[in-house]
Amino acid sequence: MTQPPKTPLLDKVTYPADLRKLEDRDLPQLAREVRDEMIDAVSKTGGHLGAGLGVVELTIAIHNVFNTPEDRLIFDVGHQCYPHKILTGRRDRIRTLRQEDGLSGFTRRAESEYDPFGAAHSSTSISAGLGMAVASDLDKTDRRVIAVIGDGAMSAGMAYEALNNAGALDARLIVILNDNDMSIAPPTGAMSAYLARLASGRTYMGFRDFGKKLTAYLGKKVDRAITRAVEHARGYVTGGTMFEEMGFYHIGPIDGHSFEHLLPVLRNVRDHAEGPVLIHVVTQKGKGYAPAEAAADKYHGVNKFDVITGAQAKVKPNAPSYTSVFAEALVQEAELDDKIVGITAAMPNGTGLDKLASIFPSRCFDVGIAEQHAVTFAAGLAAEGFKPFAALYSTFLQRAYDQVVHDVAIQGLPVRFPIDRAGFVGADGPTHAGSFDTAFLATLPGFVVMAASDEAELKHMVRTAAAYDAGPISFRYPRGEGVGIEMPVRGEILQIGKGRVVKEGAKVALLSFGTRLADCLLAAEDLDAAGLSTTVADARFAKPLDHDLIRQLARHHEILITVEEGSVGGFGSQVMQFLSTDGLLDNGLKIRSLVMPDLWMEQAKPEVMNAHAGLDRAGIVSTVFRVLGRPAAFGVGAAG
Ligand SMILES: Cc1ncc(C[n+]2csc(CCOP(=O)(O)OP(=O)(O)O)c2C)c(N)n1
Ligand SMILES: CC(=O)[C@@H](O)[C@H](O)COP(=O)(O)O
Ligand SMILES: [Mg+2]
Repeated sequence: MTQPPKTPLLDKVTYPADLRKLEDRDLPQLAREVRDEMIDAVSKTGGHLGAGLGVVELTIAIHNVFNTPEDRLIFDVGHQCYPHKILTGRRDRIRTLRQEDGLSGFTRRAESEYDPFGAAHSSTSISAGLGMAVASDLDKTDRRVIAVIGDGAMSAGMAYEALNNAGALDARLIVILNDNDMSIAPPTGAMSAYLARLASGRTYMGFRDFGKKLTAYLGKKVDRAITRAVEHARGYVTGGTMFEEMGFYHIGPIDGHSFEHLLPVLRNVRDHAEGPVLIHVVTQKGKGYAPAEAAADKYHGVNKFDVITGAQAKVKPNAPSYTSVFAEALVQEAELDDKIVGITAAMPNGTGLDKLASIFPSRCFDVGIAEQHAVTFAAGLAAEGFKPFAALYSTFLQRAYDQVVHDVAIQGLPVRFPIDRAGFVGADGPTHAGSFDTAFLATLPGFVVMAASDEAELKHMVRTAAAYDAGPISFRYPRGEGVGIEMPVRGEILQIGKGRVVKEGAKVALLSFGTRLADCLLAAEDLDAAGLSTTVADARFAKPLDHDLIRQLARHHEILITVEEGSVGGFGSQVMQFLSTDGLLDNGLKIRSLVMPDLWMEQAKPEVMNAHAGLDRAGIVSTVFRVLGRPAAFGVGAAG
């Protein structure tokens, strides 16, 4: 167990105001101490390490130069915000990161006035920053707004929508492009190649020279237009980069780890910039911690680890992860069908598509952080007879909803949607929970919407999706490992719209959609023991619903309970609607729908969140007892 680092300088810095009292020459030492503190903390909590290590100097310089929180500082994604949190009054809680009732792993308005905008989904910072910059102009304040966005986040269309608007508005917005030539994986796309050319095409400009140009360059709007024309003509500062053509003053590239570079540029921009400025800083993801610097993913997301060796705690799985089951099943089907292709939006490892890419590199596409494009790109492939599997986390699929509706569902194109991270996800908290996909997909015409109840079912659903060409089809599965069930050699093709009864009973019916099936079976043991013979069924499909199964359950049981890892409007709502339109509620059937409620409790483990939501064995039992008026005493493990 390593001792906490010695941080004499950082011990004197609680807020940025304390930081601003330091001499410039003290800042490199402060950076060392912030790094040490962050490495020690994350070694105990796990979390996002590499990105934060890459912006220690940048974060210190921004808080040194700008008057935060009055000046607004927005981090894109927010996973790199740990140094920011350490320097803005939250060092004392930094070891509660990403834990129940602890600090969020991302920026969060509710957490601090130094977090003017929440994040976690990428590429929102320029839009939010522009909103705040325009507000500052309208309020006639001299408040500055700084948006820090990574090169990966710059691959999302939303970033360009914002740049486009900012340039046209001539807004007083400072965008700092943190270019570390990394996304989660190495970046893809022409943009990253362009940035690489910008960063490597020239050496960092000498500062005196740069400072003179900069001051001249950032004059009033009218002067700026003349100055720009002159500068362009002389191919000066960074003649005609894409950002300049969009109305930004593109400064850089500068060394994002050097205070000699950062401080004069930021001070000049603070004092002279009137219009939108983009400062291109080059940094190293994982900087300052050898194991992170050496790692392929630069320790983007880590478990707890040994600070000395960098060795991460190994979590011994009892069963394969859903992601690995999906990936292997897809490879198996792709080997048999060369029309199968995979698409990921910058999450090759998270979705498991890196396995497909390693075997079929020409049939797997990482489109960058561009979910909207990913979906319509898949639609184009489907229109030409391919079988695209657009593998997206549930939460990130939200970003592409119009593409799902307009380009896929309305045209009835057979795009396959493997939806990972369905349900509670734990440490990433509410911004990453997979709550809404069933609700927003099952409402769409022609969609087939499935949920795997275990890893064997997932394998069947991959095969079923591969075989299904009549329209769009989705199948959802949670983060983490399966239940350890015996696996088929190859998935079977499921009959579309048919569920299955897993356990016969007569009084209580539990109808599960997804992996809550295991808890339903455990609850059934308790209910049987209390004399309430219980049927357990696995719906498999939220659309089309298995009407015969639902009628069978409705007619032969006192109470029907639907259980799912989704929100109101999802599976349970579909069943309720069918029951009422089919007149099945007229015979006094009691019905309840257990779903993920709007409890936005931070970052607890999924099993804790499911228990809080009543989606576990005890919650299911206590619901039955409460509805049937049975005292909880009958129930084994029934919650109050
Ligand atoms: C809309 C969306 N898609 C995917 C992700 C997952 N994600 C988190 S960080 C990241 C890479 C960000 O790269 P970059 O902006 O360069 O930041 P860096 O980690 O390099 O500092 C991705 C893909 C996300 N947060 N939001
Ligand atoms: C910051 C971000 O959005 C990703 O790194 C995300 O945290 C990955 O989630 P998993 O850990 O579930 O792959
Ligand atoms: Mg990056």
